[in-house]
Amino acid sequence: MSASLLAPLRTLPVRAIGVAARLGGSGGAPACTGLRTYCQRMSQLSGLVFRQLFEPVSCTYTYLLADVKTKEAVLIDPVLETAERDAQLVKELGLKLKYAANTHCHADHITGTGLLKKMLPGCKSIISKHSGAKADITIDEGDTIKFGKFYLDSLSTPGHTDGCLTFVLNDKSMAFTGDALLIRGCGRTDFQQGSPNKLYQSIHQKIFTLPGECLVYPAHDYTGSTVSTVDEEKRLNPRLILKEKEFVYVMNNLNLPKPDQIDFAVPANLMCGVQDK
Ligand SMILES: N[C@@H](CCC(=O)N[C@@H](CSS)C(=O)NCC(=O)O)C(=O)O
Ligand SMILES: [Fe+2]
Repeated sequence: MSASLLAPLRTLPVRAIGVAARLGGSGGAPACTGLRTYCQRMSQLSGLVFRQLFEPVSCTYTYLLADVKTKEAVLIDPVLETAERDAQLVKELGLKLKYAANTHCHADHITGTGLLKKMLPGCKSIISKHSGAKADITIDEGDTIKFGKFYLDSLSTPGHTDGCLTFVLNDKSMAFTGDALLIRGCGRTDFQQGSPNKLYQSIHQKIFTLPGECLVYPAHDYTGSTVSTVDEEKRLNPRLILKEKEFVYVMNNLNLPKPDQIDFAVPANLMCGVQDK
């Protein structure tokens, strides 16, 4: 690492590099705050049901989207421990869960897709074909997930893992970025085929070329943020405002402890989670 490359990093706010260490947790309980911020705005698409749900141990966001009229619904990134809550909400709202989709093969928690399929027959699991994981449907860039009059477009955004997908709502008002782009952060790149160069390109070429007002909904947040926008992250994300070389240096020097559940979560997620809790 040359001194000239380090110099600009030293002038960045503490968050630029320090957030990384904080997000990693201590190897014990994740460094997850109970505080959450709100956003006044949401997609203006009429007839769209939208819920952001939270699982506090892995600090995972699960998203429920549905068509009010047809009742067809999709869950993005459900977690095993909260699958019953999600199934109950689907039932309470009178929805039919068509798909349970994962943005990638998660390393920090077991997906809820297996259990949801059992609890809500008819529900099909979805994951990227580049994830190496089993699911009812494996998809790739350009494939769409349809629910009623809406659909999610799949963008391939590798770098955190090879099989990372970002799901973009049909009017481009919302993007579900998984662990590729987090709010003021991004997914780590030190395991599961991680590559900082790939991640940088994925974010700059695929996510940052979406409309500036597009709402960014990540798979995790450890600090209390709930939503951002493409414009906001382009301006304020301390890692993504760096040049690619600086980004690579930061990502290669995060020295994060491995996620507590990685040794059993990854094998389980490669099999679409588990059917029993
Ligand atoms: N301490 C947590 C794991 C935290 C962590 O590693 N998060 C991942 C997303 S889950 S694969 C990540 O990419 N974080 C980005 C960062 O900069 O920290 C646990 O034990 O579960
Ligand atoms: Fe991940």
